[in-house]
Amino acid sequence: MATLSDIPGRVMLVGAGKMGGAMLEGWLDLGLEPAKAAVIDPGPPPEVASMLAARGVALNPLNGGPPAVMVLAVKPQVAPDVLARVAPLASPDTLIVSVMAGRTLGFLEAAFAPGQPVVRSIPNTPAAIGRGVTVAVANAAVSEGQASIADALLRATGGVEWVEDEALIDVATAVSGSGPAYVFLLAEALAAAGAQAGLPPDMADRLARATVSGAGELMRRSGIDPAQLRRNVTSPNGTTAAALAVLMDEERGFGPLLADAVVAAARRSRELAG
Ligand SMILES: NC(=O)C1=CN([C@@H]2O[C@H](COP(=O)(O)OP(=O)(O)OC[C@H]3O[C@@H](n4cnc5c(N)ncnc54)[C@H](O)[C@@H]3O)[C@@H](O)[C@H]2O)C=CC1
Ligand SMILES: O=C(O)[C@@H]1CCC=N1
Repeated sequence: MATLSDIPGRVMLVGAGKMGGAMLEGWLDLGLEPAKAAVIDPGPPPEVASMLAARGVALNPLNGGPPAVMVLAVKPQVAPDVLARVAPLASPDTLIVSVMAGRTLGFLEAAFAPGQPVVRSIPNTPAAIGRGVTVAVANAAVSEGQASIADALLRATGGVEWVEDEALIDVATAVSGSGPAYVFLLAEALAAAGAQAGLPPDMADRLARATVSGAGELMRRSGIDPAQLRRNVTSPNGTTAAALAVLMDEERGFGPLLADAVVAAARRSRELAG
């Protein structure tokens, strides 16, 4: 298994926003030498720009030769324009790792040299605290060593799952890529419901935040199945059972609602393919 110090050259990050910035911070924390990192971004967020300056990572360097790895973390909508600009910076051996939603291996391959090794992946924002999860697929040109390097880079921000069927990436995008937003919405909606039912709004916010984060941490640390953790809260004919009768309604509950949400997000991922 490769480590970041096995990377035979520079890692060039194209797009150092929320996702790219979090990944870069993970790599540096795990020992990637700042001199082996470079960022291409015409306007990184101020906190990322300060981090680059503090850590000594080159921003928009004019030279340095082709990188060993180029990580693409710009918005999928600007990808055609950005790839036309950065593709000439890669050599045919440069490993391309995309985290862009929707953009397919075929789209990425068409922007680079024939036979270019390309990995398409989908991380999520808990990457910022090293607790992300990424799902990735490699094209046929990716060697075992390069897959291992891509794995090390993606694993710097949390877990990694590799798939062989690229279609699964659209579904994973809808589950884990976008998923944190669903959980944050749950916290928002729970707080709003608490305030509506009479709690002071600031207390409702605190309770909802503590409940969602505490439940997530309990699930992680205990390793217990979420259905069992749910049963552990639910006394027969008690308060939770009364709420779950609403939330587990077969037509209007969380189940069908989330199924619709995942279908909508996966469809959007396929549309973003270009
Ligand atoms: N935010 C999320 O939860 C997730 C995002 N992604 C993917 O990550 C990618 C980036 O998303 P975010 O980080 O959220 O967006 P963002 O807007 O925070 O970051 C995008 C960055 O690209 C830079 N940029 C714009 N034009 C550029 C150019 N010509 N050359 C180089 N850099 C350029 C921007 O200045 C910005 O810093 C997207 O493709 C998205 O689909 C994937 C999984 C989760
Ligand atoms: O909303 C989006 O398109 C990106 C991809 C997954 C999470 N955020």
